[in-house]
Amino acid sequence: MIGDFWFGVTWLLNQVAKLKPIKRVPELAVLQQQFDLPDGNSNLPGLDVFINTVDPINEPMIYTMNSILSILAADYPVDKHACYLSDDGGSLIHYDGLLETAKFAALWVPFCRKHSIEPRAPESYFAVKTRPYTGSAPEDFASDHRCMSREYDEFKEHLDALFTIIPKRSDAYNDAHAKEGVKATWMADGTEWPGTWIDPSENHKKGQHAGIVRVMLNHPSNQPQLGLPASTDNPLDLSNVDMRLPMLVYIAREKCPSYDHQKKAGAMNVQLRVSALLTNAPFIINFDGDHYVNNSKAFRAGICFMLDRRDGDNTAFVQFPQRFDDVDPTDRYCNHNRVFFDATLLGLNGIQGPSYVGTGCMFRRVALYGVDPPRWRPDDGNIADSSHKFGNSESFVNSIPSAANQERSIMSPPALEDSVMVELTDVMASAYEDGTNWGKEVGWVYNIATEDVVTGFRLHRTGWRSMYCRMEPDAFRGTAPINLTERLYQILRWSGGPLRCSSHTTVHSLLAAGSALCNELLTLT
Ligand SMILES: O=c1ccn([C@@H]2O[C@H](COP(=O)(O)OP(=O)(O)O[C@H]3O[C@H](CO)[C@@H](O)[C@H](O)[C@H]3O)[C@@H](O)[C@H]2O)c(=O)[nH]1
Ligand SMILES: [Mn+2]
Repeated sequence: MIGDFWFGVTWLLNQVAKLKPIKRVPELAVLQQQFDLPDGNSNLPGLDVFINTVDPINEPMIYTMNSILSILAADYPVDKHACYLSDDGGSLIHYDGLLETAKFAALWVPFCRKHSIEPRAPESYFAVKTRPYTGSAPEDFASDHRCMSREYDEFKEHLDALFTIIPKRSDAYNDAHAKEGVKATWMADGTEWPGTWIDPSENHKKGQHAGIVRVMLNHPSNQPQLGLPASTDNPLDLSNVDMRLPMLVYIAREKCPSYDHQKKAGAMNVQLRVSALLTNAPFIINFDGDHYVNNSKAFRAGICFMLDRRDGDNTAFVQFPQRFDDVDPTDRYCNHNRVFFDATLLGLNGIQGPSYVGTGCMFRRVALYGVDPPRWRPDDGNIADSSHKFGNSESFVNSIPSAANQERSIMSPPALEDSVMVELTDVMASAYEDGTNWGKEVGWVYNIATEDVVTGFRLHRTGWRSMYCRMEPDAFRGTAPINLTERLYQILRWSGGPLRCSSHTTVHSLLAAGSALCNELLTLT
């Protein structure tokens, strides 16, 4: 009885939410006209891209690295966007994998630019055999394509090889530096890896290791750097192509057994602080490790809504629909969630905006800091006494006013001197959030299975709105659970969350919670 009644109520709420669907289309041509300069530079605001992973086997590393390649190759000013990989496993495989990816990106990204490649995740690009050519050098395309396909195969082999190279390398170093009973994992430069070791030992195991931050690709200069003509060493003619790559950073936050690390929400809050000290872009977009950029213009689309003169200033986040590859044609387990993404979220777009659903969502940085809408003024006095709120990093607190100023171009990151490294380590520490508002009023919300939805509700409750951005071709794509057990477990987790978040809700949010649950139930029936 109670179940039927609740089902009825949520069904009703779900219908109400759909009464006023509003479709918004990003005006990419207008954005380009207003922000891109004739000399090739651009006035677009900075964008920090966060991507998360935990385990290179459960979440195959090749997906994560494809995603990173698609982010590095996105059509956004290269000195205005930076990519932060959070590796919650703290494993050397991911670190070395990222080094390989940075190397491969030096060829892949210029190739994408030269031939206007779509999508810019190589695995998905090479999976499609034929498509119309839209680049500007058709005469070179066939040979460049062949060459990149070979290079990509080699890159994949290099990634696979890491699973054997790292243990072998470590054995060799361990034999040379025998320490009683301890088998360390060694980096290529002959130093011990500070993260987790293959043979777990004190301070080097899952849930207990130091914080690591490494800049893999430095922030590029603001002047284009053209490549070289083809030669024996350079198989591709890149003499008319800008070779610069965006900044790329590896992060493994500190782990201590006495702390609850709050999974993805905790990882993203660390990314939020580390990026504040490095690039401090006013906008942020986040991805799960298995989601990639499918449309290279997607970042511009999100920014277009954020800068919109009518409602942009009040917009805390722009949510893109989740789309999936590899789902069987009949979509047996309802992985596409069509009703939710193409009806409910579109409907909410006509009220206060869609819910935040965890990945493929662009945020205004200051909204995550708990600042109220509409536009917050940098001279606001309440930042002064904020160590209880934001923690005791002075550099972090000082970064807040400039993050509010979206017109400011991205700052050049500080030179990575020892003092900066100390501060970065400090904001990655498990103890940093003790007694602060992180996970409550600041950053992504903690202590709930569906941290994403609740974080969105918290922003809505304080008056911010959100926007829904659907575009063709799909902005982002990911992988979906393809067996029933995994899918049912995911549904259980997702529908449990909305029931437990009443303290974060407004009427609108209740509608969203109800409709989310109802949608999950409808999925099952
Ligand atoms: O300790 C952790 C655990 C997870 N993750 C990352 O979080 C993401 C999502 O986790 P996953 O287990 O793949 O959950 P899914 O059910 O696939 O994800 C959906 O549901 C989650 C909420 O339940 C949201 O957070 C996700 O964004 C949404 O895509 C992945 O990138 C993980 O690498 C971490 O960074 N640290
Ligand atoms: Mn996932």
